[in-house]
Amino acid sequence: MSDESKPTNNRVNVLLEWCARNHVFIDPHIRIAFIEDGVGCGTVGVFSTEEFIPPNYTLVRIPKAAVLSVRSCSLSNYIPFSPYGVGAQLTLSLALYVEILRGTQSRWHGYIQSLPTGIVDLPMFWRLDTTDISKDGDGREALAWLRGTEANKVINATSDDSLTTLVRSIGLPFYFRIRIEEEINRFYRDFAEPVLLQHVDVWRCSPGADSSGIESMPTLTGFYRAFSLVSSRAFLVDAFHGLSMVPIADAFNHIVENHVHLESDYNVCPECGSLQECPHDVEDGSQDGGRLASKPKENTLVDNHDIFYDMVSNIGIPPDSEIYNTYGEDLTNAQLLGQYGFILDVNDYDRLSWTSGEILQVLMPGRSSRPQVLAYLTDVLSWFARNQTLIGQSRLIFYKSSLEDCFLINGEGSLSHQLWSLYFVVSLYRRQLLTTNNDLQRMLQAVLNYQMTLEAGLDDEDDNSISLASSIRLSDPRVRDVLYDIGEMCMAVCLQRKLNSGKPRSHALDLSSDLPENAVRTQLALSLLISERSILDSCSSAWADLLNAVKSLSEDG
Ligand SMILES: C[S@@+](CC[C@H](N)C(=O)[O-])C[C@H]1O[C@@H](n2cnc3c(N)ncnc32)[C@H](O)[C@@H]1O
Repeated sequence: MSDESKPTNNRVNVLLEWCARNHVFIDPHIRIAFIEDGVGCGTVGVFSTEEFIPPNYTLVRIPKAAVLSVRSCSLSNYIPFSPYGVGAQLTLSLALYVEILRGTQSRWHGYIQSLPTGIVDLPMFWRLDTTDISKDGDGREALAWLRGTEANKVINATSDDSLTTLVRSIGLPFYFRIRIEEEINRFYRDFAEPVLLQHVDVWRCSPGADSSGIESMPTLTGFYRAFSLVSSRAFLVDAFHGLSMVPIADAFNHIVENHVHLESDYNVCPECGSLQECPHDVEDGSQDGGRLASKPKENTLVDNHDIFYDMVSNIGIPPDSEIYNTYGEDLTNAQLLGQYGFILDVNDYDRLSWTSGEILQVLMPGRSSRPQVLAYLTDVLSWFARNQTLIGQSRLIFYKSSLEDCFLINGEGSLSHQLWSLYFVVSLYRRQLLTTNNDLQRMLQAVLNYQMTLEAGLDDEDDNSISLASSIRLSDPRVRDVLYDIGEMCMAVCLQRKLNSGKPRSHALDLSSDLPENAVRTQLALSLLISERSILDSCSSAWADLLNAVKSLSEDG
């Protein structure tokens, strides 16, 4: 079989032909290629050719008219616009699905033919018998290993508020806290399928038309495929098209340190997509979020952002290498698995998270004291915001600037300052040291200073600093007690997390020793679990070292 006739290469060829017909410009410095994976599936990626590509270089230029969105699809008059979140994913899935059903009649036929042919293997579909039977129960096994992990939280996340507006606009009741696959089923059954059946004329092929690639009737499984493609490939491009399928931009694979990004001006008219003044502009500017002020006046020279979306290099790209985009700035492996179905071998953004409720459940099972603890926590966090430099050198704590609760351990096993602070407040509460705000701040500063001195000592190989620490005259022995509490609480929470993740009673097993062959989902789940456990272990052992130092100092003195 010649290379050209392989079905895999056809996937790329058909896409390139479609691009040429639809005026998608692909710079000759790059090539789209099929990457064999050795097990027959393979994947598409983008590569540089033999020349170096400088930064700020436009590699792909996609006409806005070529993107597939709720606004541009064949059912645009019947699908409501939903700006973001799951609402946008569901509506775009319907837009894509009608084009899939239209087969050769669709403007996007060549593009659609180049997409993966089955449901992209996302964990949200692992619970479905239809996908799991063909994989010998691999999905059920994988989900059992994911119990208690970050990925489990992502997979079981419930409805976001983007759905409130959407379901109201299409006349469905709003249910709180239903899982994504239930939301997909409900949207399909109550909205997507009825709309498709009311507009059969839009997608049924005309007699005598080439029927290749045309589905006869809409099905829930077909809609799952559309949803999985949207989840793993769509881009939020601007206020008019919203979440969209963007040909070629979606051929780039993901990496943390990306080479390219998509450039688009989000601030266009939400009614007609114009970047220039248009009849929908509101003169007083109060209802358009200031868009009018940023729009070019009529007849001024408008840059290409009115017509194209561009993929542009942000760094120099060496010849003959794969060119990567990034799907999000700090995506963890759990998030990548949930939305895109893959994980990175090493991901510096991995982190473990808790809610304050989960932490307090372990440390203070009685609920009555929690409001008081949380009120003191607020005071501690506002002190931290003013004194963050105090933990600049710490290996055990990092400062996480955020307005939201961030009770985290990062990939290096360090605690977010919020998590450390929660342990600190619980210790003070247990020891009945929570009195005035001044006492709280004095104690906070003293405990942190003591911890930083000990950490510096532990970092110093010749141990001089440990003796330096011993020379610190702790005028208040409670400082040492509180630091000891913090370490013990941290280790208890880590242990509890280990016990409650993965299959029951598996916490002491060496999971890396026999990763199952051919069970791809289980392999992914075990890899995630192993890396979570190693984060917990490195956090616990760093605190154990610190507590040993505290103990030996207190024995000495
Ligand atoms: C936007 S598409 C990228 C193009 C895709 N490779 C294709 O064959 O069409 C996203 C999908 O590519 C794959 N992918 C992207 N980056 C990856 C990576 N770093 N490692 C493994 N798979 C990746 C995943 O299957 C993901 O769902």
